[in-house]
Amino acid sequence: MDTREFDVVVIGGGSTGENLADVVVRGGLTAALVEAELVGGECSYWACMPSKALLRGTEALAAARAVDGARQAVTGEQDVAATLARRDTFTHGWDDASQAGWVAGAGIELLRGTGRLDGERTVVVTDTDGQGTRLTARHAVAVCTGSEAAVPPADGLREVGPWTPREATSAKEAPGRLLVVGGGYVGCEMATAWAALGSQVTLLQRGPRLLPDLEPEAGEAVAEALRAAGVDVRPGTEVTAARREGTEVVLTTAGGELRGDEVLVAVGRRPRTGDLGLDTVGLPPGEYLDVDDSLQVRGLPWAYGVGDVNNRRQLTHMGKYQARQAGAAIVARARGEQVSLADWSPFVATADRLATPSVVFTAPQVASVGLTRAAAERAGVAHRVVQYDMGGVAGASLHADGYTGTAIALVDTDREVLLGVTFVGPAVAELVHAATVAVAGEVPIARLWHAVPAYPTMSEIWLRLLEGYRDAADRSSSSSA
Ligand SMILES: Cc1cc2nc3c(=O)[nH]c(=O)nc-3n(C[C@H](O)[C@H](O)[C@H](O)COP(=O)(O)OP(=O)(O)OC[C@H]3O[C@@H](n4cnc5c(N)ncnc54)[C@H](O)[C@@H]3O)c2cc1C
Ligand SMILES: NC(=O)c1ccc[n+]([C@@H]2O[C@H](COP(=O)([O-])OP(=O)(O)OC[C@H]3O[C@@H](n4cnc5c(N)ncnc54)[C@H](O)[C@@H]3O)[C@@H](O)[C@H]2O)c1
Repeated sequence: MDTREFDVVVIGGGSTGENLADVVVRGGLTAALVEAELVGGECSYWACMPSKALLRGTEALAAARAVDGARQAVTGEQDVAATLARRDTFTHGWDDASQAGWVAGAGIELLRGTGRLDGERTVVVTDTDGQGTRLTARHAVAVCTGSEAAVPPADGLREVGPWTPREATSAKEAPGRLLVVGGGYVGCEMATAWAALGSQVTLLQRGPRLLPDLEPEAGEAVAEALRAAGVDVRPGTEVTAARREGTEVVLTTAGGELRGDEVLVAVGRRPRTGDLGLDTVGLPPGEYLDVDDSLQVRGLPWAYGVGDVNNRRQLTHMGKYQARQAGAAIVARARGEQVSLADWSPFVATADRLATPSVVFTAPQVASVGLTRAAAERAGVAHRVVQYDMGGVAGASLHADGYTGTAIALVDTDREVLLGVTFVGPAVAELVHAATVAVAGEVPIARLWHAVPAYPTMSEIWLRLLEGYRDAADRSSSSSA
């Protein structure tokens, strides 16, 4: 078996692994990137990019139809074949040549094959011909192997060959009837996309509401919009069994049987660590990696677990952020420098806990950062909630006739800084970064009054939220006087 040595060996060339390798090479170290499938990982080929490409045409049409004068120009229907063809351009026809080219240009050595740990700082890569290469890492092994779809243990569900998010984002045509199990990010986005592209969609959610990890207003607005789009939304529904009858899929639930042409399972993820040789370094296979804030695996100072595989936040931008922070820690430690684990140091992923943004690209969109009311309650932080109807903002009323939406801000009443902000409404995705700057920067409310939003933009929502907070504070001080 060939043997080779690098400063850093990265297992998994998804968005996280690519970025981590880039950071350490920029820091003067050598890096090998081991990838078993496509360089770029889920995000590029079966997740963020194709799913957003599927949704974008529908969103553009809805935006035009929401403006009198423009609406009259939209006389046709969405072209499904063209939408799918545009999606395929974003996945480059599931060909990773351009990303592999970027890796080479960045000075990273790409090894195609499956990587497995084989004791401390050692990775064995097996290529598709069964040829093995033994890699030794002088400084660190970064495990960036991501996650895959979890399938709930309903009797027969695995055997019916359900769609996972991979099939839902790469399908070549809209199924006639699509059953979606799971009303989280994937379930809500894919129900929105395929309903618009012609499928009759039924969405089954185990709990009482959609998007349960976000503010309740988000799940309520998305459920209402999905129903208006013809989706049969069924909260409080769990699948107990599944079977195929010819080409039909039949799901059994407490409320009776449901029939469809395809079933998408979107109930969350599980780590890709089952066949990674974790047992050779004393870790249990098949579990998420337990890491500290510098993404170092607890108990293994040479190993890092970065991106989906650590389950801190399963979002592309947070995996890339973790890659930057862990990469900086690896470079500093290789130089013998001190690595501070204090919150917001250059080597830790504090934003995972306090300032994670996300956008659910449903119609309406849900854009949020930081804590929700429920999370702030759980954390025991003293806070005040301010809520405002986005339709009352001049920029929003110009954006769409009859704009409806809501903004919710949580202010830490001891420190007078924002803890979290949620926007629900059309085209709110681009509002969230201002909120992210305010939350991550712990910008005092008094200073936010100086961040003047341009008129007439939707960002004027910030003034309304500040006024709401001021008025509530005034009321509370006059009632306690
Ligand atoms: C349908 C869908 C839509 C999404 N949309 C968004 C979105 O809009 N925005 C967002 O921020 N997030 C989104 N996400 C989440 C996002 O896709 C993930 O958070 C992100 O892909 C994680 O990146 P990663 O590099 O950690 O893992 P992955 O992308 O899973 O990459 C891991 C890589 O490791 C490789 N690998 C695994 N094991 C081995 C091994 N033993 N040897 C060699 N290679 C190996 C895999 O082949 C893969 O290429 C979405 C997810 C889904 C399912
Ligand atoms: N726009 C984005 O940023 C985006 C889009 C898609 C996915 N993602 C990421 O990928 C992750 C995975 O997405 P996901 O939707 O698979 O997971 P999720 O955790 O977001 O949602 C899964 C949902 O399935 C429900 N559920 C669980 N078991 C069930 C069962 N047996 N029957 C019915 N419902 C069940 C849960 O209550 C939950 O609401 C997300 O958490 C997110 O981090 C992000």
